[in-house]
Amino acid sequence: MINVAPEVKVKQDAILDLNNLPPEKVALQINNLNLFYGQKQALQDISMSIPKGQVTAFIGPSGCGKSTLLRCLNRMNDLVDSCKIDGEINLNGENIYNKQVDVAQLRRNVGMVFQRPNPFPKSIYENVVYGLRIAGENNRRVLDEAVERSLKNAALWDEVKDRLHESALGLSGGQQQRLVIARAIAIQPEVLLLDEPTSALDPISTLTIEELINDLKKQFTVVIVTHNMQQAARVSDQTAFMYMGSLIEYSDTNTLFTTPSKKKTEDYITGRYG
Ligand SMILES: Nc1ncnc2c1ncn2[C@@H]1O[C@H](COP(=O)(O)OP(=O)(O)OP(=O)(O)O)[C@@H](O)[C@H]1O
Repeated sequence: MINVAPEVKVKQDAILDLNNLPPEKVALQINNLNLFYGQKQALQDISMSIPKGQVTAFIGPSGCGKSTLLRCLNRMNDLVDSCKIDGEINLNGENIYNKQVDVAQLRRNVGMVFQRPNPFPKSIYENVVYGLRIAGENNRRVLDEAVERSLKNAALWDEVKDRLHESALGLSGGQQQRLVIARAIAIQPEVLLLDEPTSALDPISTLTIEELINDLKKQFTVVIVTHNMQQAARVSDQTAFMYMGSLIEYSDTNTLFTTPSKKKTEDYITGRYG
């Protein structure tokens, strides 16, 4: 057994065979994905299945391609001019890179939360219903229900229920990040992408978000990028270790942190580099 940092508390959930997931258990299937920024190749032939209703973490040293891979999952890299992609990512049996895919609809279905909380300068209520209003929903009762449900799911309701019409900018950083999560889940996505969601937060807010992630997987598939190995070990069911644009090892979190099969993974999790 590898001697990982003592505070790493690995999870013991049921282990999936990630190489042979039945199609109904796959949320996203990545096949032979290569990505270039100009001449520079940032992702090299990545293939992996991301299971439904679970938390999958991407870890690895700075610059290894974690955020790039995450952003491929809802085509955020389309916004980068120099970016070229080949390979495929299937969601519900359709390659999200097909020409006919409606990218706005894809991003509603595969929501994203960034490192720094980014609430809009609007009320708490209007932040949560933002996506619903864009989709044309204006029925007060429907919106009220969505606000309560989403804020409860984001573990924020009790703290804000008496100030829903006050500015979201008056919330603390940790509350703002939970509000942004509520905004993302209000439109009922299938997948939630979290790009270092706690790196700008204090330890207590971080813990609250980690507990929330554990609840969110009951309703959504969650994919998280984190710099923090302890966090990956605490929140994820499976972990992908990346190095210089390649997927080195991908397995259930317990195995990856206790008996990794690759030397590079072992070196990383024991702190020899990164
Ligand atoms: N918009 C961009 N244009 C050009 N190169 C980019 C762009 N975004 C990322 N890169 C490069 O692609 C590589 C992977 O970057 P990425 O941000 O995905 O890594 P990361 O593992 O998430 O790193 P970190 O942990 O530091 O956030 C890096 O070499 C980075 O410099």
